[in-house]
Amino acid sequence: MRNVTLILDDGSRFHGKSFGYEKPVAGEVVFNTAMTGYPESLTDPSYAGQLMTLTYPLVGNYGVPPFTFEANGLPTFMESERIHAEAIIVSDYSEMYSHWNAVESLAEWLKREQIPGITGIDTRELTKVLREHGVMMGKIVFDDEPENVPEAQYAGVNYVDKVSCDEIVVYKGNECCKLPADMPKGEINSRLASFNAEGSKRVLLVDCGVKANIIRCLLKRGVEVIRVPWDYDFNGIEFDGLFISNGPGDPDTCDAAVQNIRKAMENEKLPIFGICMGNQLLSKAGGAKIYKLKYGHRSHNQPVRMVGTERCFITSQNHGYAVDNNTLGADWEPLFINMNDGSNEGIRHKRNPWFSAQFHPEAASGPTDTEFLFDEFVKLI
Ligand SMILES: NC(=O)CC[C@H](N)C(=O)O
Repeated sequence: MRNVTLILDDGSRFHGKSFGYEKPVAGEVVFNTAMTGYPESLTDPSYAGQLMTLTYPLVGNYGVPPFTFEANGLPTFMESERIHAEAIIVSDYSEMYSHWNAVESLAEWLKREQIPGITGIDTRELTKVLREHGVMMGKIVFDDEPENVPEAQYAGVNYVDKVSCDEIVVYKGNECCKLPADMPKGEINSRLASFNAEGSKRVLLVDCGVKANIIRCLLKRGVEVIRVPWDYDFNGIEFDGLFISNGPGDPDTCDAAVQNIRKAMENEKLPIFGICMGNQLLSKAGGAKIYKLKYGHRSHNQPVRMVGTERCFITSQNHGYAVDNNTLGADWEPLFINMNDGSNEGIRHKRNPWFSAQFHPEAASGPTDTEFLFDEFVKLI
């Protein structure tokens, strides 16, 4: 195992060993305090551009599930087709693994996908540094190649554009069909009508880097899902509900999506639901502002209170930006508030069927306590 050093932007250094693909890498260093879920987190497109630190010390001991796909093209166990995090940083990589569904080790998977993994890092100390200083950029450098220092930028980069789909994908149960994004809208509507002869309700999903379990959660509720690229102008396509997905990076780089959402809002009866980046883009479409948290929420145990009630839900989260509650327009109100730091965890419109969550009701991984939000959305359609 080659020696590596993680160098943070404030000069802090952490020494460890490489267990994944051997390549120096740079990115935003974030921490996740969940105890499980590395296959789902690594394949969550929202981690693009980030070096993922896990505070739970033992990682790798349940191996990696197979990369199989369902007939509709969705991965069976993963959240997308590949790893999106730039690297994984752990305290104690477990070379032995055991799980009924494991087919390879984490090290084998990382090497196959050319993603660095480093172990022997005091990830709790690293997390304390990030919490004191705030989130930082960092580099993983191989000690025997000190001149080979990677560069990267996170702020202002449109990561959504790198991970969104580039054609239209229509899912219905276990079937799927693909249409080119430049097909005339009239032709798309007639193709959609023949694909959906029984007339199930249709959700148009703006793909900012959608996690597969969001699509599974919608399909499980009997709706058809029309997945379109993040900046696709979907106005003119026939659908019954609008969904805005999670996604990586800075929401302020996604103005094309905000414009399209605003146009869709001209129909006050159209149900709209957003998750994570979707909460941020819906808020922006409603006129609110976004800011960057000192350090993000990434774990399985983020407590959120539903505004107007004493109900608290334990949620799965992965975000670094947040909606500024003070900038919500008069027609909007916070729907959930984070019990740890008081930040916004969702919004709703006071009259129209428009709402969103900053956390992940689809979990994958994490608690499923808030999956009912999908039921609420489908009921509105
Ligand atoms: N998971 C997400 O959709 C994250 C949204 C956004 N990229 C953030 O970090 O806040």
